[in-house]
Amino acid sequence: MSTLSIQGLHSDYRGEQVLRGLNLTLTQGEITALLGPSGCGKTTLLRTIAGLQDISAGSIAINGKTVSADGCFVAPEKRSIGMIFQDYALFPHLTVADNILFGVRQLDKQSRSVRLEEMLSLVKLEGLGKRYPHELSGGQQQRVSIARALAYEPDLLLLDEPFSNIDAQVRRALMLEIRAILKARNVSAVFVTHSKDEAFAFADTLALFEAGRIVQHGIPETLYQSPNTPYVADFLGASNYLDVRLEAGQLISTLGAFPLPQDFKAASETGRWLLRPEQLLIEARADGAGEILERRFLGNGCHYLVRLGEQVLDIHSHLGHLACGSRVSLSAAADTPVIFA
Ligand SMILES: Nc1ncnc2c1ncn2[C@@H]1O[C@H](COP(=O)(O)OP(=O)(O)OP(=O)(O)O)[C@@H](O)[C@H]1O
Repeated sequence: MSTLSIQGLHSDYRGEQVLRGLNLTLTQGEITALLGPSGCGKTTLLRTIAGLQDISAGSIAINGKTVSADGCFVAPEKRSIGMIFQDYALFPHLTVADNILFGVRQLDKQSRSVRLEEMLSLVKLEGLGKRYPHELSGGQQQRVSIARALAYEPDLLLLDEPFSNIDAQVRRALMLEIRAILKARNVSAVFVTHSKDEAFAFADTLALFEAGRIVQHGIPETLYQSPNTPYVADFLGASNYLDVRLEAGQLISTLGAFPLPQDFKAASETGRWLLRPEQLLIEARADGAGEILERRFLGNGCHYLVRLGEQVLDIHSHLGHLACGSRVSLSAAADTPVIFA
């Protein structure tokens, strides 16, 4: 059974449509990252899942139980959802222990004490239960908010840019630590972020927003290597597009002619071939058709801007010695080409 199933979801602010027929399904234990430009509706989607924002059409089900639909609305506190926000949203006047136990006040004293120790140990804050939020670092405060959300044993966790206020130096380690906690407990999560690097590090799958809908949802490799549209391709990284002709089972481009895979289905006779910077291979050659315009050292290789005919291509290469102005030849593999009409 899926943990979260959203069908044809519409939501608006006073008639202004934000979500327009959105579909999204999460399997048990899946962590998905919602990605999309600012203002596209990521937070609005989290709020509709949590029951904090009305929907105008469609449905939301959590663990097979409909929580929002025409004529059906389950209150936020009955949805078995935990939420973690960018600003931690801890109660400043409560200790760490009281913050963590806030959602489980109905448990008896003994069970609460066991739950508290379990949560403090899970987020590595043993011995800090008596402190107040202002006596903790940002990373520690975010751990408390994770512990508070998990203490309640939710079926689904919603995280709204939880790492954006954390110092860059500890962000990655905290992110991996929290991911490990969610994985160990097999909690499903929807994670909003602006950063595709955070999404790659934290999530199992990515869900990319465009105009109030999810246009592609899948593992990061699929979205990066086989995007459905140039919009998805460009959102996930630098893209080069070469004009190509598709004729008699061949892909014909400025890089040469390549046999198309047997099962390749061409939508038209011409198209634009997507090539990521690392898919283009360069080689120093005095008679090469390309010219190096710019070189930037990246540590694990170099980034080059290369002029090829009328185009300027982004290329990532392990070759570090190619100087500006030198001639290069270019090649690429065309085993599974992505070609847009
Ligand atoms: N309370 C509100 N009243 C009216 N419009 C709103 C309200 N909250 C958000 N909006 C609008 O709804 C749209 C979606 O906002 P939302 O916060 O969901 O986007 P987002 O993708 O999370 O953005 P960001 O990445 O900048 O956080 C935006 O155009 C925003 O201006």
